[in-house]
Amino acid sequence: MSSRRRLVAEAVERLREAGVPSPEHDAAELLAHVLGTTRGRLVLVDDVPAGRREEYAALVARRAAREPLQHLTGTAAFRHVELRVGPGVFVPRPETELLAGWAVERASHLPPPAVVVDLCTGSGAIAKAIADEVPGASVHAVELDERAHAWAVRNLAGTGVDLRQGDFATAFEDLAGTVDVITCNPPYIPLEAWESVAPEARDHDPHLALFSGEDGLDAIRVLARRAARLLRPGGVVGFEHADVQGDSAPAVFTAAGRWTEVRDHPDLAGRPRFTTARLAGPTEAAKAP
Ligand SMILES: C[S@@+](CC[C@H](N)C(=O)[O-])C[C@H]1O[C@@H](n2cnc3c(N)ncnc32)[C@H](O)[C@@H]1O
Repeated sequence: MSSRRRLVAEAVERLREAGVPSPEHDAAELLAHVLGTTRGRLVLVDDVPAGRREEYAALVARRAAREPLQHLTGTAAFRHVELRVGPGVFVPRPETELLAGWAVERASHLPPPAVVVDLCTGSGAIAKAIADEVPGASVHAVELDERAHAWAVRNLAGTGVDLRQGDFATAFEDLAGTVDVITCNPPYIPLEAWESVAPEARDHDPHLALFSGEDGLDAIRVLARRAARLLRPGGVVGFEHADVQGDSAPAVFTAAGRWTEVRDHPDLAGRPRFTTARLAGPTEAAKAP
């Protein structure tokens, strides 16, 4: 057996014992990172140089201690873009690509420049993907946390995105009533669900990125108010929520009485994942319950 195959097999075993959810993928990804290649090209490697084996063993040990894979490689892929990530910023998740895709689709069908705002931008993942896929859009993003904002500065440099630091509850007053599309992946985990959160998130994602009050809906309630202020009549908002909030998250918008077309969307596993809604025009708002 080549040293590469043996090393990966040992790493898979170690990661599996540590409860890492995707041991084969992570063992291969870490070795590819150490060797400066891609997972797909690892088959071309027979022997791993001795100096690299130690480096690999150290990374596997950190992953077994449940450090996020993306903190170890320093990057996270998101749709067609790559983000630099590490301590202090939320690691973008694959399920959020669906929300970004919805916004891309909406913004692409508007006369340029579509005005898009990403609230709670974290690493800047959604904003960067939209700027990448809708080149004519005017994209704005805001993040409260200083460390996360610093990562977004790095990731959004050269993209043309208007990045600001601040609270989304009051951000972008200068755009009030003019925004076409709002995206938001807010903190939404109920405080009581603390123990069920995976160690990678609980111990390494900033808590400001995760938790939002007893029922996890505090930020979504703020979003319903802020989005109504920022959108033009007929503008749309899309936001992610927990899979257990498939009824309660849309209900926040339905209850506000200013929204039409309030719909929930599943992720690829069929779990409720994000809600979209349209700001009613004056006539529709008068009719809404
Ligand atoms: C779940 S993370 C999502 C990050 C990014 N949008 C993504 O999808 O990867 C939520 C983000 O919201 C930020 N945040 C929390 N409260 C905020 C507030 N009041 N104003 C602006 N950003 C806030 C957190 O710091 C965190 O970066």
